[in-house]
Amino acid sequence: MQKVQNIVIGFGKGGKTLAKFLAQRGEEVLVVERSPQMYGGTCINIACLPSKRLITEAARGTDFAAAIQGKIQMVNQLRDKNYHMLADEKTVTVLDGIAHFTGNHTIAVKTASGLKEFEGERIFINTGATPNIPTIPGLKDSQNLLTSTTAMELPKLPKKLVIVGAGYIGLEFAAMFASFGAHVTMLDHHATFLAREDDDVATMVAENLQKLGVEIKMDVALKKVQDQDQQTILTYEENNHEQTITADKVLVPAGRHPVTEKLGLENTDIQLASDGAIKVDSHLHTTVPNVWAIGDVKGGPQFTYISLDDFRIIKSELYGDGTRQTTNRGVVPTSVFIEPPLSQVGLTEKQAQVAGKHYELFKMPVAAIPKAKVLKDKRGMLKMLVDRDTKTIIGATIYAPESHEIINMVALAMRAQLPYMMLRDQIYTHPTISEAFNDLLKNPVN
Ligand SMILES: Cc1cc2nc3c(=O)[nH]c(=O)nc-3n(C[C@H](O)[C@H](O)[C@H](O)COP(=O)(O)OP(=O)(O)OC[C@H]3O[C@@H](n4cnc5c(N)ncnc54)[C@H](O)[C@@H]3O)c2cc1C
Ligand SMILES: NC(=O)c1ccc[n+]([C@@H]2O[C@H](COP(=O)([O-])OP(=O)(O)OC[C@H]3O[C@@H](n4cnc5c(N)ncnc54)[C@H](O)[C@@H]3O)[C@@H](O)[C@H]2O)c1
Repeated sequence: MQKVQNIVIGFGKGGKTLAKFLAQRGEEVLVVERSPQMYGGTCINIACLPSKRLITEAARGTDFAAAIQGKIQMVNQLRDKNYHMLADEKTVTVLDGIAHFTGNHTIAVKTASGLKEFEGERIFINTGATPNIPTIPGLKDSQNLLTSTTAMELPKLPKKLVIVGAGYIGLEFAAMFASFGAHVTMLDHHATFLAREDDDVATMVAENLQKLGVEIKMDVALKKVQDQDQQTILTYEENNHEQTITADKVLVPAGRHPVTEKLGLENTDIQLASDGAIKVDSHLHTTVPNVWAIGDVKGGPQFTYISLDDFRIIKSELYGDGTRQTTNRGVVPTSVFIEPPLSQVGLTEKQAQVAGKHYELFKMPVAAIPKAKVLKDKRGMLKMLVDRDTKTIIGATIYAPESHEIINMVALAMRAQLPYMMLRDQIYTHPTISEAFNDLLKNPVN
């Protein structure tokens, strides 16, 4: 059995960044990745970057098949760059194979040339997450079932697409496929559309999706799925009535669960949390010393930038003062990449009310921003909540063009605990969406 200083299982965002960091300090690192098609991990190959590329192409009116070809080229380049970023380091070995634990600090890797065994001084688990497919009769075996991965590999645009799940992927793919010209219906078992958001925002997002041709059916229970000829019939219950809908393809973005199956955890003292994720403390330690878990596999918010932040926490422990933890990440902004993008940080108005916060609410429509006229896109609104006593920002929802950029400025202001007047009185370039803060923050509406 070969002894290695560091083993990273899975070529994910946090793991690859950590591998590079350790290698640049002369440490030996073995990175095990189960598929050469996944060098660089989920984000660059099958998630964030390809989906945002297709969303951009759809908005530009590019033909679907051409957009898919362009996406494939982009991903190939990114994957190659990611592979070399690690493989070209003197002290890094990228090994193709499926890793599983044989003991607390030992792994076996199934490779094309047989089983290879390693003992790691430190082991980092970065195996990501995989789609949930609800156990609905006929769904798993449908010839027309798509995951977000296979939806981005289709040779031609489906005419009728049904999407089961109106969460992040559901929304982004609904808008994208509708913009490419598909007829899209979203089915979700949750009673409320965008339940986390304020009602005014959720209503506006729903209206804009509907204008794009997306049908949204909430509070429905999918009962069965049957293939008929080339198509698929979905039977669901809505208001106690059984309904059917026919689809050419059925995309199922119903959440993603951590990849822990077949990892051999039963051979270790690594415990799982109740949600099936690897149990970690605030330093990302598993229940076995010198074994950490990074990214989606450890549960919590599933974002590439969280996996990257996990790297910072481990770096802080190994080469810093050890103060970084999951508990001091600070505010974590989010963006749903629809048109216009929906971005959020801190509390919504609804959450602030539940928490009993004393806040001032600032609100304005995108239509009042000069840049909106330039962009010929007046859809959306901006909301910001400020603590009445401290005058610091406690939350913002920006449903506006370029919100995925300016939300980061709000997050920074929150992190630095700046008084909101700094954003209000800042000199902004013109015409921009960010200059809307000059007007937004003049007068509270409550
Ligand atoms: C369609 C889609 C769009 C998304 N869009 C965004 C977005 O816009 N912004 C955002 O921040 N997040 C987005 N996400 C979420 C984001 O992709 C994930 O949170 C992130 O990629 C998780 O990274 P990770 O570090 O946990 O590991 P991953 O990048 O998932 O890497 C895990 C790796 O481990 C490998 N692996 C698994 N098991 C083994 C094993 N036993 N042996 C060896 N290798 C193994 C896998 O092949 C994989 O390469 C999106 C997700 C999806 C599905
Ligand atoms: N822009 C981004 O940052 C981005 C984009 C895409 C994905 N992601 C990440 O990927 C994760 C996974 O995305 P997702 O969209 O699969 O999950 P999600 O949790 O965002 O949404 C899942 C949706 O499926 C619904 N659902 C679950 N089971 C169902 C059933 N049986 N019938 C009908 N509806 C059902 C849920 O009510 C929910 O609305 C997200 O949580 C997010 O962290 C991020």
